[in-house]
Amino acid sequence: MSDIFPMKGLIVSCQALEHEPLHGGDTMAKMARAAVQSGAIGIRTNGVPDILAIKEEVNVPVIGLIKRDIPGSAIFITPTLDEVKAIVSAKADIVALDVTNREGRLASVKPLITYAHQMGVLVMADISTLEEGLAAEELGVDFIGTTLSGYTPYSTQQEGPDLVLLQQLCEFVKIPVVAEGRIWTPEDAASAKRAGASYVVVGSAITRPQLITSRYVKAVIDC
Ligand SMILES: CC(=O)N[C@H](C=O)[C@@H](O)[C@H](O)[C@H](O)COP(=O)(O)O
Repeated sequence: MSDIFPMKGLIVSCQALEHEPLHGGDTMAKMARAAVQSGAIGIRTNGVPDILAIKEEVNVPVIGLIKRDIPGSAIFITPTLDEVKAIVSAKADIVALDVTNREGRLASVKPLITYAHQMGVLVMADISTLEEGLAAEELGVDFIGTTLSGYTPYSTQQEGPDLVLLQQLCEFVKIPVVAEGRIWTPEDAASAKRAGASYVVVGSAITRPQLITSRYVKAVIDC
């Protein structure tokens, strides 16, 4: 089922939360158009308005997620069935959700995966360790992404992409592995591909100008 992408390649994450300068309007749709114009084979995006706008704007598969803060919980990427239903209704092609080992999630997330599949929508598991990746495959997801490595307290904390986790996943799971998280340069992206990733997701380095600018500002100040 996961041959939804005609080839391996780059997926651009187009996300701007409410507190970010590019939030709202058709900005993320335009970002998506620019990405696809330059060869991106897919788009990852947050929230129903941006999923709808991007589906309208481009003709590549869209990975949809909904970030929601639930008081007392650390799980924020598509935490409940309500978000899965909203993403499916917005006609995303793939639902991305947290499949980490926090708060009993590995034991409770199966109905979210089953619902998406019953609706004909694929599932990408955002994980942070090899164990979570193996558990996600057992749970029947279609893609595994290294998205949350560095964002759970027990996973590897580092500035760059987690290529070690990526390599391990590529060795031990049979479904496509997505490299995601802190891929800042074309060289990072190439390393991720060489490590075995089927798809490479780049977000902030392409679509968060405030973070890109601060890297340049720091470079100029530090030199
Ligand atoms: C941890 C988390 O919340 N990650 C989110 C997941 O969708 C996004 O904020 C990231 O931008 C995305 O994963 C792409 O990663 P990067 O922006 O590092 O290329």
